[in-house]
Amino acid sequence: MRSEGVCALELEAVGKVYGSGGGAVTALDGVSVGVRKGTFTAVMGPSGSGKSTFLHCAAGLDRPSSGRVLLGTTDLGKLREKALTELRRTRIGFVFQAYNLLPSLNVLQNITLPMRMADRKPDPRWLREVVEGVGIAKKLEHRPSELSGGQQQRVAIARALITRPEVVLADEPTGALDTRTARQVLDLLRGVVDGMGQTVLMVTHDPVAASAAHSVLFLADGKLAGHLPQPTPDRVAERMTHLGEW
Ligand SMILES: Nc1ncnc2c1ncn2[C@@H]1O[C@H](COP(=O)(O)OP(=O)(O)OP(=O)(O)O)[C@@H](O)[C@H]1O
Repeated sequence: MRSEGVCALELEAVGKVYGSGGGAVTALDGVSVGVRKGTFTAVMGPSGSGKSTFLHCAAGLDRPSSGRVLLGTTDLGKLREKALTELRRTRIGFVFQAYNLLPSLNVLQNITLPMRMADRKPDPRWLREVVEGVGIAKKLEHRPSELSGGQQQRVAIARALITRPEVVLADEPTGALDTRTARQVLDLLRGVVDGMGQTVLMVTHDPVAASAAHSVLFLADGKLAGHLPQPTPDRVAERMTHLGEW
């Protein structure tokens, strides 16, 4: 799928083959996707359909075997490891299922860590907007262990936003949360897009989570198998049923 408007991220005919010879596995097979700026996109598909590989290629964590990944106008395939690491640190935000906060740092230190690693100082106004936007302003001195799962994920989202990344990549961000807390985190991610103008790409197994996005991309056997705008949980679940086991 190619979208109109300016893309934050583009995958052009991306293929990924793991291994070689008889044991080779084609994880992605010619996937082309344009993620427009200011949109919230969910990626779904049966187990083994290539979702993680898709996210890893989009993030520059894995190099495609064929095709190109563009962040803005930067072709990730042209970058050496060091430049790719720098790009991930400064131009992409990451949110994981397991939060991945550093237990010895307080909330404020965790949020600002990507800036310190890039040897940059956070803009105080953006920092305030981010901590207030995710609703964690009163917890800045706390350690992650003193927070609930939902609060820890809010901190992780703030950390992902602090560098004003061009895209936030989220891998099952609500996978470890109860239904109600998951809803709040999804509403927050949607707000980050609709209210703050950020771009979010989220891999999920959950039709309810996917329905928080503006649109859903479906993968099956490493190929793009559909696109659903204005998703509802029922319509997402129905599409998934047609894609087989999940
Ligand atoms: N490092 C690797 N080496 C070999 N094969 C791999 C590797 N990573 C993934 N694969 C294979 O590539 C295919 C796609 O895997 P991927 O993890 O991207 O799927 P997924 O949709 O994220 O699955 P799940 O929902 O179960 O996490 C699978 O067949 C998997 O076994």
